Amino acid sequence: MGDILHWSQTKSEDFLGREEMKTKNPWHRPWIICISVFFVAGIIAMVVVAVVQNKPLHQKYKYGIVLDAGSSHTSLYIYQWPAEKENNTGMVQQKLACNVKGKGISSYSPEPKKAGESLKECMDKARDTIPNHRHHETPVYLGATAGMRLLKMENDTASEKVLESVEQFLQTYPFSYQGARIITGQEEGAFGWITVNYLNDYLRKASGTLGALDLGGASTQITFVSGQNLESPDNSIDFRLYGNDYQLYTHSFLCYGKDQVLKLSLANEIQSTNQQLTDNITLQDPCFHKGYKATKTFEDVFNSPCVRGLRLTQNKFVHVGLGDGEACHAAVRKVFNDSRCTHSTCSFNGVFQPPVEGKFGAFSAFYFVMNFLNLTSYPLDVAKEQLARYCATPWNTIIQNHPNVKEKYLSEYCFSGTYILTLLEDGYNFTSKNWKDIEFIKQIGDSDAGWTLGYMLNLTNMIPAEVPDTPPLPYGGYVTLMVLLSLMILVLGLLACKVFRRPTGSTQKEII
Ligand SMILES: Nc1nc2c(ncn2[C@@H]2O[C@H](COP(=O)(O)OP(=O)(O)OP(=O)(O)O)[C@@H](O)[C@H]2O)c(=O)[nH]1
Ligand SMILES: [Ca+2]
Repeated sequence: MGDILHWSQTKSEDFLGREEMKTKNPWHRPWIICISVFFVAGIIAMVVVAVVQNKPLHQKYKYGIVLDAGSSHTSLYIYQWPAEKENNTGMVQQKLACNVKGKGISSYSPEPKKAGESLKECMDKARDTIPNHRHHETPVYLGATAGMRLLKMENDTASEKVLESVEQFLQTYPFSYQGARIITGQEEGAFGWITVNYLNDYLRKASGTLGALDLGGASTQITFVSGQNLESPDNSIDFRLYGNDYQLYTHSFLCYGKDQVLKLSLANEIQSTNQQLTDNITLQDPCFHKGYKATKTFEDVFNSPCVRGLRLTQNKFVHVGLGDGEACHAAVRKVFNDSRCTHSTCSFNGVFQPPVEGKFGAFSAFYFVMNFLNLTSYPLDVAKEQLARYCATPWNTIIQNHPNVKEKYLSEYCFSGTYILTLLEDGYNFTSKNWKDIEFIKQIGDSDAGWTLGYMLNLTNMIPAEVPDTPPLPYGGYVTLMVLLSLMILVLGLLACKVFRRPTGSTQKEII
């Protein structure tokens, strides 16, 4: 037994001796080399993964152009989105907004050729903004709204000529022209709703949506998801977006944009005056400031299919302001007809409308006017008091306080503010309780609230009915997994080296 112990002891001493000798120079130990190789390989693998994944991609964008040919003016919008993420929600953003100088295209009906030419400056800007190699694939859409609806009502041929002029002009550009048409009020309401919910990413989250309130110069739209039975098919639109079904209530009131309602209101006052409607009658208007005085023609008021009755032409009248908020509200109230409602509930003029539900985004002139009057954050009753005070301010004080505001807009804010409060409360039946659910918005992120984005998303099929397939792992998860895998391989490699390492020279002979 002594010999065996002695032998193994000698061997082990011998082994240890050599082993100790080796520790002085580790590179003689294969298992350390093995570990080092794995360690370096693991680090390189992780660095390569990190670099490859994080290498700044030269983002490739696609573009779309939509022209909003409104009654008062035309705006051009350029939208952009990452080329490889067309179907992801929330990826399309506004890159440029260009307000076309001059009035809306319907105002060119006497000289239709000028309608197309009026778009030149903004279209040139679009051509300079979008990279040349993208021009051929960039769709261009023009949608005309209430101003052209009214022109078509009055003179179909004239409206066709204006659209032809616009169409010919737009086709002189290197983009992918997709058409110019008059969109319906329903479309205008529904696409405005899509825009505000897309930009807020509510369509994908399906966690409740935002109603849309749009006030233009010639029409106004209300659109929201209603849980009620929608009694009139004309006011109901069904959408399936990102795997969710929406039943929308929508209505567009033609002639209830703020410019046309002003004509309606003035026509009512002119027709109710007991003065002979000859030249230079004086019209006392509570919706205009005390001290305001302007000579206008009846043509300015009666040159619209929205205004029935008198079709007086060049006769003049003197428009004088009284600055009386209460009387202004009473005057504006007259443009709403509450007499007949054949449905369970109506807004006004016999139009079906379920009770408003949820939160709303109010944009376009709702925003322009309420923001100017600084009424966007007050409860309803305080807003009314503030507005009455503003209307009672003398005209020369108003001008002194706002030297840089266009006089056309400045003179009408008392009327427009009164119309907005009356439309929302008496028309749509908002109350002081749910007033806080209305948010007056111009943009969401960097994109304007309005129908144009929703219109383009719909026509380019960028809002799929079903949720698009997404990679099994979000980007962060992917990188984490790669790092963990690399670490695991590293650890396994280290263990492998340790476990299978073979000591040199010291072959343990079988001890017999
Ligand atoms: N105060 C103010 N008013 C504006 C501004 N831009 C437009 N408006 C006025 O607000 C009203 C509505 O403007 P828009 O929403 O562009 O109306 P529109 O699209 O021309 O009209 P619709 O065809 O009925 O939609 C019009 O009376 C415009 O004159 C602005 O920047 N400030
Ligand atoms: Ca508009």
